Amino acid sequence: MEMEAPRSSEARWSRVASSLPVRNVQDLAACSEGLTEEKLKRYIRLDIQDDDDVVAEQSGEVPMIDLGKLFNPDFAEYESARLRSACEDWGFFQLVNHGVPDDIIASIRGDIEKFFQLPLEVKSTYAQLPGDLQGYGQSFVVSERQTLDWSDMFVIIAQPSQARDMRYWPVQPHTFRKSIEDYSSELMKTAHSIVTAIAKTLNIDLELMVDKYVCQYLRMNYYPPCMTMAKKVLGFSPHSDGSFLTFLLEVNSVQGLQIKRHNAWIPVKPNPNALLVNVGDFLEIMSNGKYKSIEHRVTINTNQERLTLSAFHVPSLDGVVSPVPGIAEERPRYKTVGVEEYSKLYMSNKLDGKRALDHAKSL
Ligand SMILES: O=C(O)CCC(=O)C(=O)O
Ligand SMILES: [Fe+2]
Repeated sequence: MEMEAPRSSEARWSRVASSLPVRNVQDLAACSEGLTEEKLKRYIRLDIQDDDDVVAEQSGEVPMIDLGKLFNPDFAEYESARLRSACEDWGFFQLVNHGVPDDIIASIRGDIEKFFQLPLEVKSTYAQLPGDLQGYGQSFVVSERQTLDWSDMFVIIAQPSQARDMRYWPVQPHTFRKSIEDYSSELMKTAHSIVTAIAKTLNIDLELMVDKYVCQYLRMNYYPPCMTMAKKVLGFSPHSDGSFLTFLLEVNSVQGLQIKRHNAWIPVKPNPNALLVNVGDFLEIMSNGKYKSIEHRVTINTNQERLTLSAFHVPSLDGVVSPVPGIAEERPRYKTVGVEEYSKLYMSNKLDGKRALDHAKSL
């Protein structure tokens, strides 16, 4: 059998998603002549003129799950019940005791901060994903609405290791490739543990899930402050993730993420010791709607930049995802979806909010 060419993954992704050219927002925000209304115009959201629908009181209430306890016979039953309720009721949880060593987290944090401080010309040289996929300062996953987002992103295909091409990884700062590689492979282990625990909470065979999180895309996100109109722009439009599971590292612990709950937005308080994990669309489909892929968005501060690293764990593009019989209801609420087809839909310019998931609903 022929071996897959190392770059096939990138090549294939460029068929799934093409990027729209966008202005680098960090550069725009740093503009020495100041931010005129004219320059900000395309980012201003008329739909968020007030924050009546934000419920700050609940910001500390996102469930916290201890990975160690899930595998400790003395606590496993209790902690599993909490995990199940977090996935059903919140779709998000703060994972502590997650096993990624502190020094590896510290290195990747430091390197991401240094990377975004590089001059634009230098960062642009790393915008080299093949085909239409561009990295830094060009949106990678671009629906039309994302071109309005007050943020920049840089994407790296990190796993599986045969699919990645490190030539596309930044080498500045010089420790960056190693930090990415270390973080990525440690996170695979964490993902494996949490998926094992999730399979148990759903009472399904782990085998059904082993191929659902094998690919990992890392996306560094940079949200510049916006002194004049922080409340009228969004760093990331409302969306649910087209992943199986997402792990978010809040690189500098500056608040910004809000999650939708009971029709209100709840700001999430960063926990420097945790990884924020959320259920993605594929896990919602697989669990037949029992576990929820929740909408979220990112708001902007007046004087602090926010840096994050999202790790999307997804099945390989040639796979399919189906609801597992017996979960939640007898009747399947979702159809079987092809991963490539779903990803194309998710990244198409016509989507808004959760509609990709709506397309997977059965009649
Ligand atoms: O940067 C954040 O806080 C969230 C990013 C996010 O939602 C995503 O990358 O899908
Ligand atoms: Fe997201």
